[in-house]
Amino acid sequence: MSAADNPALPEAVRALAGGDFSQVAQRFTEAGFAVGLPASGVITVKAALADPARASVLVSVGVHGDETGPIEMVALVIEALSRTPQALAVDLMLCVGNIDAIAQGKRFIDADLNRMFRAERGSLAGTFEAARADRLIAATVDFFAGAGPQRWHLDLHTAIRPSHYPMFAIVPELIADQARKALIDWLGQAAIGAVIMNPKSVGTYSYYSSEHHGAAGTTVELGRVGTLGQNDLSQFADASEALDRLLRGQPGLAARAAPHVFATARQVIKLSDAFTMSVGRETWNFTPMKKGDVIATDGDTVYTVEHEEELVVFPNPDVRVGLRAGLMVTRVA
Ligand SMILES: O=C(O)CCC(=O)N[C@@H](CCC(=O)O)C(=O)O
Ligand SMILES: [Zn+2]
Repeated sequence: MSAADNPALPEAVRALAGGDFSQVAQRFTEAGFAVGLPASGVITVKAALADPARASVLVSVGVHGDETGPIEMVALVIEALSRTPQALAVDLMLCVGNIDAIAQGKRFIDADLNRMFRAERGSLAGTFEAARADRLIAATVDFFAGAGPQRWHLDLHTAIRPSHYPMFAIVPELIADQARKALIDWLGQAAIGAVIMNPKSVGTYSYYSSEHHGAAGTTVELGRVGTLGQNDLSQFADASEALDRLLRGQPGLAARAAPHVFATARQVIKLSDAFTMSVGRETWNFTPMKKGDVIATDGDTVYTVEHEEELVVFPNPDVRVGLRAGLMVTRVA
């Protein structure tokens, strides 16, 4: 049974998981907003009169179909907000990334959507998800066209494996200082324990928004993959509150702690089918490795730890050739 058909789910969750924004659209339209439905699973809600002082906030969920916690969290935030629609203080684009994969409870149908937000797609061109990426890119271009300088993109995910920091985020380095500070402050309010600064695109949605639309974009990992309707929503209390406040234009609550900051030492790219990793698939994110340790081998290429300590994030030898199979980070603060 697909998520959209599961009667046990709250109606708002069922609707969002299926990319159905009809009720939300109706409420904001009746309240006088300019509402658009530029693609299936995408809604934009803007002030009727364009206002460059208003922040533009893109929130995406379900870019990976089995990462369901943020779908539930966002569905409840938007449901509550749409019942008092005048409280929306930003121009909003809400995007349910891979509706078909959500329906099947899978990360993707054919290939990883979150590697297709770049012109050069290589072997990913022509896959099922490539067409979806094109639609999301077109909707994103339209959303940010003419937007004021305050631009955000929160791409909400969950991690496959356990993590020494259960909530963490990846932040493109190219975001301008002031916007990056505001973003990292917000991540702290959302109880995100660690931030990884990323110098280079691997084709992700949030990097794309940052690079091409000047958004303060981030991929946020909120816990672990799970079944829709079975997530422990209490773990998202701070993230949910921080999102709600952002959308209502309210100042954030003080962060319990600033996120720890990590730099990217290296993206480990799978070069061939000969790729093997020396860390197991169940290795926790942020597991430390020491200088000289072998991370992976790929034919003649040997990836070794070069700093005194590097921590491994997202180790996954099962990705397609050409894609990132892991991220090595070093502790900064
Ligand atoms: O847990 C994993 O191995 C993957 C979780 C996930 O989907 N992470 C994102 C991070 C995107 C980024 O680097 O900004 C991804 O791999 O797409
Ligand atoms: Zn993901």
